[in-house]
Amino acid sequence: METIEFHSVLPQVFAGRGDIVSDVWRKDVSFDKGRLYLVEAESGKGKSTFCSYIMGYRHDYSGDVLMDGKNVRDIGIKEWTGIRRNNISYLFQELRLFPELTAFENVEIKNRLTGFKTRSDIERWFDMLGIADKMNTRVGQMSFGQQQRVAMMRALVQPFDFILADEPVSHLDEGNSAIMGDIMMTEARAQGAGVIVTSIGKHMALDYEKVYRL
Ligand SMILES: Nc1ncnc2c1ncn2[C@@H]1O[C@H](COP(=O)(O)OP(=O)(O)OP(=O)(O)O)[C@@H](O)[C@H]1O
Repeated sequence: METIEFHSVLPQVFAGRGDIVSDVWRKDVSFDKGRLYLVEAESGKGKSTFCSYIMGYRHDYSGDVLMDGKNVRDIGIKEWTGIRRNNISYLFQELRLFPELTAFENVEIKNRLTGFKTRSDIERWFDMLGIADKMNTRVGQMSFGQQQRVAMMRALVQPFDFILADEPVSHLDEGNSAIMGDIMMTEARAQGAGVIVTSIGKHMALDYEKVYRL
């Protein structure tokens, strides 16, 4: 997948509101593979809504979202499964980890779908992210910031043309945020992927090529 385009998209919840000032809503915006984007938004401006439109979870909008020119409304469930497995990786704001599984199991359960990474690749990430001692700890017993690091690893154990990270470092200190950014960018560059990071304020200090305000 090379491009994701938004054409005059407006969430139904914002319809009829004349006061929307946004770089994305009601505009024509294109996200290209290989490039790095930041989408900034105050709370309630539709950051999670924007992500769910890209991932095909919601279609409650006017206008069009296109993937390589194809309207996402015409993409069927089976095709979406393939897209989410091979083309777009999504790091959920609320993480969606399995609390009863260990940190390693949470990563490995997804890695097993594609066998994308080796055990030692994953162990190296745990080490770099400073949570090697938590590999065998149940995620339900980890802090939210520690869980964010696990969720990032889980987002990286698949092939992708784009990675969409919804507020990935909201609970991380600068040091860990920088390490997470490095790991994400290394993986994205290796795959030639596009990166879309959303933020409510605090964000990874990366060389964003384009910053949009929702
Ligand atoms: N599933 C949904 N269906 C319809 N409208 C929704 C849905 N989820 C959120 N909304 C509405 O869309 C608007 C934007 O919400 P959204 O969750 O996308 O904002 P956000 O920018 O991600 O906020 P936050 O940073 O506080 O999580 C809100 O008015 C909200 O009520």
